[in-house]
Parts: sequence; C-alpha cells; structure tokens
Amino acid sequence: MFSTASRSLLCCSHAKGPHRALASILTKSPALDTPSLQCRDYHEVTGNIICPNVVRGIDHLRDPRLNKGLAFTLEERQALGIHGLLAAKFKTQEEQLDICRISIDRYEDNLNKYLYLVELQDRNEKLFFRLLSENIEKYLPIVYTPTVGLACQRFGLIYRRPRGLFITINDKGHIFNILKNWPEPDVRAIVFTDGERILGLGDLGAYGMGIPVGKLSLYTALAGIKPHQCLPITLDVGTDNQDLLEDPLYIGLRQKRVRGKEYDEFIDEFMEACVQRYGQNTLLQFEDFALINAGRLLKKYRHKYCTFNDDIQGTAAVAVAGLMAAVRVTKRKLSENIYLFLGAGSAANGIANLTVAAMVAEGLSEKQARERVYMFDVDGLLSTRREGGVPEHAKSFGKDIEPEKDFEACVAKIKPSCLIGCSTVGGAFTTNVLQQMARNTDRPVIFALSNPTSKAECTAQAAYDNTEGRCIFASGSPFPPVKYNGKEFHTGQGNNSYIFPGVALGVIATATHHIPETMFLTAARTLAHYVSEEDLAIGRIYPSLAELKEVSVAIAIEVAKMAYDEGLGSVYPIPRNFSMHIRRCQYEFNYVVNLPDRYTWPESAKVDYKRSRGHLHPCNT
Ligand SMILES: NC(=O)C1=CN([C@@H]2O[C@H](COP(=O)(O)OP(=O)(O)OC[C@H]3O[C@@H](n4cnc5c(N)ncnc54)[C@H](OP(=O)(O)O)[C@@H]3O)[C@@H](O)[C@H]2O)C=CC1
Ligand SMILES: CC(=O)C(=O)O
Ligand SMILES: [Mg+2]
Repeated sequence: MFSTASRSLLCCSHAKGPHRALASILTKSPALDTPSLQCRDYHEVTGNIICPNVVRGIDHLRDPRLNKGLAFTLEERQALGIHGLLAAKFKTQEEQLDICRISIDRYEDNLNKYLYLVELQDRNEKLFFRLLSENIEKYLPIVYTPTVGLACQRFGLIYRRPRGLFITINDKGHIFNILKNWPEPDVRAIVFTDGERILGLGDLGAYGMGIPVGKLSLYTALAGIKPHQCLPITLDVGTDNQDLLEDPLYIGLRQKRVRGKEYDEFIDEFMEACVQRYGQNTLLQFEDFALINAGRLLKKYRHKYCTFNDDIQGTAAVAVAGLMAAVRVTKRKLSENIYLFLGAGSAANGIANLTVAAMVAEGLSEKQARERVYMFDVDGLLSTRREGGVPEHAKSFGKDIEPEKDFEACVAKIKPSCLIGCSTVGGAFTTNVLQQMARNTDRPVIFALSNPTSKAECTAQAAYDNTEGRCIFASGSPFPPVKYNGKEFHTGQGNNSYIFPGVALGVIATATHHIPETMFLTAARTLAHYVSEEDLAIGRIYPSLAELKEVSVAIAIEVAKMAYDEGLGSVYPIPRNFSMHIRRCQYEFNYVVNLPDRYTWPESAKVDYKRSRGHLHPCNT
C-alpha cells in the first residue's frame, strides 16, 4: 500500500531531526526554516506525510496516494521524472472515472466488482474515493453490505495486499510497537473488530478484516474524512469457527478464541496503546463484536475513551430516525406504538434503548416507555417466567407475562405496530407474521435489519405483498424497487452507514473526548429531518443514498455543536462557523497539482506546457 519512500521520508520542510537532514540531503537543498506555501498546501490537501520534493519519480506511480495515472500533466511528468513512464495521452479525472465505470460494468459478478474496486484503491486512492462518493447508490452495495459479506467469507482467497493492521493475541505486551509499524502518524479514527459477529454471518475470525476496511471507506467517501486519518484493525484472538480452523486458506491464528481475563487484558492494552500512539481523542469504533463482549466493553470504555459501538449505537440512531420519519405516515407518535424485536442482542438493545429515550422525550416515563417494548430471542419471548429467565443484557425489557416460543403466535398476541428484525435469521418474518402485522394495524412498520441480504428477516417485496402494500418497510441491505398494485416503491436502507460517518466527522473535527448517548439521538433527529415528502411518497423513510454525503455533513455539524454545548469538544478557539469548520476538515477528492516547490520550469518548455493544458497538447487532439 505504501512505497518505501512514503513510509520513511518526510518532506524537508516538515521533517524533524535526522529526517530533516536526510530529506534535505536527498533534495540537494538547504533545510528550510518554514514550510513553503506549496508544501503546506500539499500536506493540507493531500494529508500526505511525504511531499513531491523527496519521493522518487516512480513512487508517484506506485504510491496510491500520489498516483494520478494518465492525469499527470506534462509539467508534472517532467518535473517528477516520470515522463516516458506513462503513455502519451493526458486524461482528466472525469475521463478516468468513465473508464472505471465501464470496467466495473463489464463484470457480472459482484465479487469481481469488489476486487476491481480494491485494486483501484491500491492503485489510485483519489480516483477510488471520487468514484465511490459520486456513485454511492451503485457502489455502496459492493464495498459494503451485501458484497463485503461475501468478500469476508472468501477473504483467504482474495487477500492480496495489506490494508490495515492485524494484531494477534500473541502480540500482547507489544501492541504499542505494532501500532508504530503503521506508516501514518496522524490517525484520528480506528475501526476495529475481533471478527466474532461479522454481519449476520457469525464468527469469521481474521476474515472479518473486510468490515473495518469497508466502514472506513465510507468514512472517506461519505463524510470526507481523510483516508490517512483512518486505520482499520483486526484483533485476532483466534476463531471458534471450525470450518475456518480447517480451511487451508485461512489467514488468521489457527486456534480457538482466547476468552476471559486474557482477552480483557488484551483489549485493555489495545485501547491504551491506541491513545498512547495517536492521542487521547482518537476515535475508537467497535465493530461486529459478539453479544458477549459488545455491550460490556462499551460500558467499560465509553466514559474513558472517545469510543462508540456502531452495532449498538449507530444502528440505534438509524432505526430511531426511521421510526421518527414513519410517524409522518402512520400519524402515531413513537409513544403510541408497540414494538416487538426479533433478536435481543446488541442491535436490538441499542435500538430499544434509544427508542425508549425518544419516547421519554415525548413525555412518557421510562417505565411506561419500556412497557411498550417486547423482545423475542432464540429461547422465545423475553418473559420473566420463562425457564432460565431473561438474559442479563436485556433485563430491562423482560415482561411478567406467559412465556411464548412461537414467534407467529407472539405477533398475534402482542399485536405490535412496529416489528424490528435484528436476529440474523433470513426469512424469519414469514407470510403469516407479515399478514398478522397487517391485521394488527393500518400502517405496520416492518424493519428487516439483519445483514447481508440473505439474513434479512424478509424481502421488501414480501413485506408489501403480505400487508396489502400498507407497510412501511426498511432493510439493512438494499432491495430492488417493489412493484405493488401498479405502483413502484423504493424502500429505504436502515443501515448505520447513515450515521457513523457523520458522527465520526463531527467528533474528529472537534476532537471530542467522549461520545454521549444523546449524540446518537441528535444524529437520529438530523437524519429524520432529511426525509422529504417525495421520499415518503415512494415508500422510503430515509433520504436517498445519493444524499448520504449531505446528510453526513449535516449530522457532523449537529454533533459538533453539541460537543461544545456539552463541554466535550477540545479544538480551540471554538469554531465560529461549524459548517465552514467541518468542510475545511474534509478530504479533497479532486487531484491536486503535484510539483516539487523548488522546481523551475525551463523557459524553453513553457510553450509546450501551455499547450499541454486543456486539450491543446497534440496528444489530446
Ligand atoms: N442494519 C444495520 O445497520 C445493522 C444490522 N445489524 C444486523 O443485525 C443482526 C444482529 O446483530 P447483533 O444484534 O449485533 O447480533 P447479536 O448476536 O448481538 O444478536 C442476535 C440476536 O438474535 C437472536 N437470535 C438468533 N437466532 C434467533 C432465532 N432463531 N430466533 C430468535 N432470535 C434469534 C440472538 O439470540 P441469542 O442471543 O439467544 O442467541 C440474539 O439475541 C446482524 O445480522 C447484523 O448484520 C447489526 C448492526 C447494524
Ligand atoms: C451494518 C452493520 O454494522 C452490521 O450489519 O453489522
Ligand atoms: Mg456492524
């Protein structure tokens, strides 16, 4: 991913100590006291620790952060010493984007499209992120759910080049040193998993790396967080997935998961090492941890670190935003609904708790709000009377009612108006369940949030077909448009990707030191406000995916304001204009001019250079 030059060298004007001297020798120029304007701009815009003064010509083609392919101008090609290493043609970034789109369309198989995009990211980072950010509806299902799930399952086969860090349990005691091997010094956000609950696919061990990589792609593509500020990490403590332990292609530790004290000490050391290496405000996002760890680790660290659990809190915010938008259709306040969750794990508890907070904000007491929420897990309805009682993690949603193990019967008995699936059980919302929802209420809300598509509790089409087209539907993975009664509906994607990029941008831009639960309610309200009447008219309780970038910035601005209202932000002076401040922190998706600052263009070549601009150069005519 990084060239040798980019790994080891700083620009002469930014290097310190021996690096500065070395950089200065390499550029054959005296060390400068102040960075030149161009260098400073270059660092600001690209976020690179390297600058064109010190890298070798070929590195501009090999380093994905510098490479522009045929978009290097004649001036750049000559100045950087890459003239002749490229074909004569000059291309604009727009022309390159067209080629990317054509190339991807040539693949029928989504995994091949995924591989093309991985390769593009490894080759030309700006092109990759611009392509993704300008074609979200088309490529989100490739770099993210559902295709990323398949990529994780085949990770041993498709693994080519390192992206992110693998830290294993054997590294315990040395985690800080491993972090030092990461070549970027300015990391602001780390997304990490231990691979035990990858989407709804279960324990994929080290194959889970596709998830933090995919999530961080969205940090940049959707929220414009600079790629060099993002670090994906897999914590490899083994796997209990027997198939993987026997898979000759498996690339992780071939041992059962380490649990208990040793695991906890490992996570403790990891959290400490991250802030030691990158600073106290480093955002640490837990992703796809199993139920036994997710909630308790969040509780343990939420007030000590700048951290959140995306599956609990990000998911909660997106689901509550959907419920808020649905109020405009159902005309039922949040506090007038009865909620039934299939699944009582991380996502279900996160959503349920935030829904309770939203109902309390509408005027219910917490007790009254909790009474409206029911959960059903692998052992049936969460009844205090059932054998084994209610699991600790969902205690507050247990009810003193008759136990029930039949989900269909439960839907008939409890008569929920909102049915929310976070169970990892594909097809669990059967025809009978859906038809019962249509009998329960005029406009039933049905969320099939489990990912990837194969794990969704029902399809969008099934939800419409079995509720006479009266349901309000959302799913974690995308579904194609639904046709019902001669009308076409475009249902929304209730996925935490509407939330985490914006929250992360707001948190990073203000160097917030920890993230309170109320920030997710704020994010939910901001998202719900973005839903237009046009969205609702076509069956969507979320803005279109094409608006995700705008939504992320809006969430970031609200998060930033809240950070200062609550005394959590630590960027001073306090930005006067949050919108401007947020936008200033964002990545530049367009190419920037890439010339050494002491390069003097020979007089004789100036005419050629002028001709090479625009389309005047002979090669472009
Ligand atoms: N749309 C989105 O943005 C998001 C979607 N998700 C998806 O939600 C799903 C669940 O994630 P998460 O909550 O973190 O996972 P957890 O493992 O924490 O929870 C899963 C829950 O489902 C229950 N369950 C499993 N099988 C059944 C069954 N046959 N009948 C009833 N309940 C069952 C489990 O019960 P028990 O514990 O008793 O086994 C557990 O309560 C995943 O598919 C994930 O991809 C997650 C986060 C975000
Ligand atoms: C979307 C997500 O975070 C999940 O399915 O786990
Ligand atoms: Mg997740």
